[in-house]
Amino acid sequence: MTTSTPGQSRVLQVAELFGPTFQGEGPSCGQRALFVRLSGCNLDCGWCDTPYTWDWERFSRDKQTVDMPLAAIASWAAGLDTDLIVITGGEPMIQHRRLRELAAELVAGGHRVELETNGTIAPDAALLEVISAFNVSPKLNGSGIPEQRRLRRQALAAFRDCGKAEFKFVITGPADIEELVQLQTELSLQRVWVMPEGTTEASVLAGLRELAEPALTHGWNLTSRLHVLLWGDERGR
Ligand SMILES: Nc1nc2[nH]cc(C(=O)O)c2c(=O)[nH]1
Ligand code: SF4
Ligand SMILES: [Mg+2]
Repeated sequence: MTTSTPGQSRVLQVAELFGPTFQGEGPSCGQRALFVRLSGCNLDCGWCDTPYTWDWERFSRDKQTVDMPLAAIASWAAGLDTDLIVITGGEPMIQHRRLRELAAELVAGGHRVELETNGTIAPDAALLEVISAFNVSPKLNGSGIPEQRRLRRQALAAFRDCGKAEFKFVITGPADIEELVQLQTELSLQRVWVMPEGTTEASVLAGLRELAEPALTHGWNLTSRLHVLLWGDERGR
């Protein structure tokens, strides 16, 4: 039993809703999708391309964040005739309980839900049940974050063992590649994707060309950033 009023207190902090567009990254790259971008993050990566979801020194929290009832998100999605919904951020897992309620409501509406996460917070059983795929993107040293904040071994192991996760690493240079080789061995990670950092067509293409051979050598998949190739740094794409 819950004492909360359905539809009133079930509110998420949302940065933006957008789509239809294409999932631009990872295993579902190219699939038509809607995006729910939640606000707030527990990290502060140097190359973050969505600082307006968490950096309240550079952006106004009041202007960038809306408290949105999950019923309103679900009815927005229901009107758009798109199978796949991607929940991203920021870090969506910091709103874990409401996130699970939102995902359940979207699934009840006939959608498939993918979650983009930095892998620092482990999913509970109810979330594992309802999410169809986790795109887990642990941060490497190139993010500028100390290792003890960005790599949570227990959470990463929980994702690894759930059977629904693929791991997507943003690579900024050779040191990130070296770190990933070691991390993959240490944690026995399967289904690894590497992706260039960058918010311009030129930087994404250059990064892809640099990553192609190392990816083939180490047995990794390579993903583009399709939305950046199509639309650059445009927001809501
Ligand atoms: N089209 C598109 N695909 C994406 N895949 C992951 C995204 C993200 O910001 O997490 C993203 C995004 O921002 N846009
Ligand atoms: S974890 Fe993601 S949203 Fe958070 S700071 Fe890093 S890149 Fe940005
Ligand atoms: Mg993005």
